[in-house]
Amino acid sequence: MLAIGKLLELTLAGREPCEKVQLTPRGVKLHWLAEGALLVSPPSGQDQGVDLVLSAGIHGNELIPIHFLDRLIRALARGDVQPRARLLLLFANPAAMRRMVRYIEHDLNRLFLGAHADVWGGEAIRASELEALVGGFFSVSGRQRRHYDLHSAMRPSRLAQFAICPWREGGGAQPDALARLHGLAIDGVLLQRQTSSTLSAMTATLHGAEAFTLELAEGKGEDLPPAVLQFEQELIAMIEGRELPAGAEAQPQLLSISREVIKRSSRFRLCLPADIENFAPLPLGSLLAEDDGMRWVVDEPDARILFPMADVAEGQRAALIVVPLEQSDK
Ligand SMILES: O=C(O)CCC(=O)N[C@@H](CCC(=O)O)C(=O)O
Ligand SMILES: [Zn+2]
Repeated sequence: MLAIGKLLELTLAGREPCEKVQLTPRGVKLHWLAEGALLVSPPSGQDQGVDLVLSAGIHGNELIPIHFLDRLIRALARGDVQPRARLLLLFANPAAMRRMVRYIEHDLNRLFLGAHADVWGGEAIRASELEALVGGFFSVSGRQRRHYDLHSAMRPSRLAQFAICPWREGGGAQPDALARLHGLAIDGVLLQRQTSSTLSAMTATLHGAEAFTLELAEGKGEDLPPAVLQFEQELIAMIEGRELPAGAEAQPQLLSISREVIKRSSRFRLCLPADIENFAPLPLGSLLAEDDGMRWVVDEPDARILFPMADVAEGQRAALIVVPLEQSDK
């Protein structure tokens, strides 16, 4: 295997490869661009016109996506995967990955679209570096731009794998993008209703990419869970240009965010069982959270909980209340 194929090892060790550009025996070019950043180019004549960014490790404690991207990079370097798309592969937050923590100073996935200018530290610098890497990659016109930012949720989920579609001016997810997600074994898509400063919001907004945050199924240890293995198989088919054209009728379940619960003080408390699953139903009229005299009571019929996390910084999201969407509400 080519040395660049060990990108995860190099990144965790803070090392550069001896040769920054390497070619596989079948002519695929692997180009190390910066810490944790690899550009993969198919041989001329085999490129089908798709530019795909895959990022993992923006949260250093989400190990499934990091392991997933490592497997893909090794397979590309061995020549087991023969791409027909250009790829930008990113281990997004090496410092947090080394310590296996969500972030060091600031949640990197809140620092894009200019937000990094308001804070100091390693993650602010990395956000600006990632913006530049992605900007360079997506600078070629006339190509299809896609981005999947890979995460794994901190708790079990009633929808094994789901996507978050960032809000952007002029419309949400297109039917063919949703059908593609369905083909990738994604069970549900949460449509954002307002702007955010995540990595996928940045690639969607600045570069018009078909961009989603993907929450892969959680698992234990090194073994990838079956749903992630299915995602891997389908994603490799996309990378190799073997993807089946998906019918627009094949769509994941759509949901939308009804309310964001923002932690305001150290007295914030979530009134939920610690082991509650993502998308578990919230009884109408029940108390969801309280904080310094403020109370969040569930008043949405058919509400579900997503990403409950009391241990976040003040001012940050501590939970989402989401509701299923009728296809006609899109
Ligand atoms: O499991 C959790 O509580 C957090 C999972 C996670 O990191 N989710 C992403 C979602 C990003 C988005 O809204 O597109 C995040 O919080 O950054
Ligand atoms: Zn995450």
